[in-house]
Amino acid sequence: MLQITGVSRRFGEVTALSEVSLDIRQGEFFALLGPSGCGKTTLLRILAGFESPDSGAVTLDGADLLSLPAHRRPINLMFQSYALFPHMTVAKNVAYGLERERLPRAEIRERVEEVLAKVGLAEMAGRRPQQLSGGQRQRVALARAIVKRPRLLLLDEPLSALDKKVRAEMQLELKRLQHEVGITFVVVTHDQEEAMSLADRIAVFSAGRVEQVDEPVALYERPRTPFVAGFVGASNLFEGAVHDGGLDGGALGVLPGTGDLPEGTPALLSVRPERIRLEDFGVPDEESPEEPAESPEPAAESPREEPVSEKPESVEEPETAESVEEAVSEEPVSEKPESAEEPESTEEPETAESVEEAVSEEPVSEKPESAEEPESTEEPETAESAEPEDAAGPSEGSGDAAEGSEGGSGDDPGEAPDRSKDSGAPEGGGVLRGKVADVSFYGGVSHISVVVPGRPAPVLVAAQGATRVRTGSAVALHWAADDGVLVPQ
Ligand SMILES: Nc1ncnc2c1ncn2[C@@H]1O[C@H](COP(=O)(O)OP(=O)(O)OP(=O)(O)O)[C@@H](O)[C@H]1O
Repeated sequence: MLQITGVSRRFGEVTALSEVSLDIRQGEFFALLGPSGCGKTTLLRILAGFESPDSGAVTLDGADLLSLPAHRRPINLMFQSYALFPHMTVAKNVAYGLERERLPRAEIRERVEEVLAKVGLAEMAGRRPQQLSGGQRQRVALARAIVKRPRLLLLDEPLSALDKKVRAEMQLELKRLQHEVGITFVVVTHDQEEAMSLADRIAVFSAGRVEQVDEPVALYERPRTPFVAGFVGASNLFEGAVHDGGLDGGALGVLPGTGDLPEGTPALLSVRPERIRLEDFGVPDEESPEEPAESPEPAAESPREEPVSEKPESVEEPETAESVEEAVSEEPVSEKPESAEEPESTEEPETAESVEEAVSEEPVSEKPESAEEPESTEEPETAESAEPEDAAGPSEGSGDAAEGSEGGSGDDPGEAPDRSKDSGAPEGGGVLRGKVADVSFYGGVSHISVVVPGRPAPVLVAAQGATRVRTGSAVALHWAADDGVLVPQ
């Protein structure tokens, strides 16, 4: 549907885009994901017609797009700042684009009603933006973007102004709406969780280049470049060379992994934290003479961390229904206009009742209002150290996936292993052994950092639920060959 072929763009010395080629399908929710400065906004601006590439081609439904001026492209762009007109009602904000096209009044009313119902704002038609929550304003912006029925909707960091709970709710909403209206969405984001939860496919950008295009799960489970392995989701990356189907990690020995790479190829081994099972040998020198090794429990193998199970806040407030017709009669307010949606009309806002008259309202954009709360930064809690040692038995029924060792690992769960006082590491099985440096618990997941001799960065282990592993514990780390992905360097 949208074909981008060999698009490049330089700004002086900076290469914003380098030979970018993408094929975006009809009805797809497609994400451009990458760190700040990797070129994703430049590509969006090229698609919207605000920027031209130095070279390359873009076609939409087979027709050249680059030769069309921005306003003639069947494309709409939704910014994160919403750019709503504060003195206009919700209905008028949504109607604005249609009024500029001078569509018949009845059709405008019908389409505005229809789209407000779709985004769940029928009851809010008569409100002004400042009387809405951040999530509701976001929906108005979305309604305004889709009411013109574009072939393609471009969304630039659409949810970044929302607080965490509303964002989670809006992610679902955006997905539902995209499915319902059937418009192809291209979203730009630097937030990999957002891209993973929204998109059908994701193009990961780095320094102006496309590193990999894939579905979220494939991107996560089979990264094809070191950048993708490091950028998408948390990962433990080990350097070395392919050996015997795994990775020769030098001092760390041969680490299990899979990949279709020839023996000796320089490679990274990527092992996701939740793929590692942790066998706990307890804190050495502790006053608990009889502390057996944790009995094995199969690790809960979830390819991704569970989302925080907080209930989305309800942002709706009950109010008396107002019709779209009523809603367009508005008192002007004397807010200072700002730039946003290229206002053409400079007439004074009026108090007219009709939709036609609403066209002459002076559009005033607003800064994103600060009703949204800043994103809450969750403090990781220290999960287990405060828990009494004897609170639960170490084995069955604990639900602690991290502490289970795989049945096939060869460790005898009933046998307390020796403890090395020097390293704190147990003897015996495990791919690697080390000592727990930190345990934190957030998002329903225990995050455990393990210092492994011979490796500068700690190995990260994630386990569903609260763990009983404590800082200072000697542990063995287990993973199977299928849990490690070899990535060529
Ligand atoms: N008009 C411009 N003039 C000069 N340099 C520019 C211009 N626009 C973009 N750049 C540079 O091009 C590179 C890519 O910018 P772009 O805005 O596309 O990145 P991005 O991935 O969208 O980043 P962000 O997430 O921070 O918006 C950056 O190094 C940026 O500084």
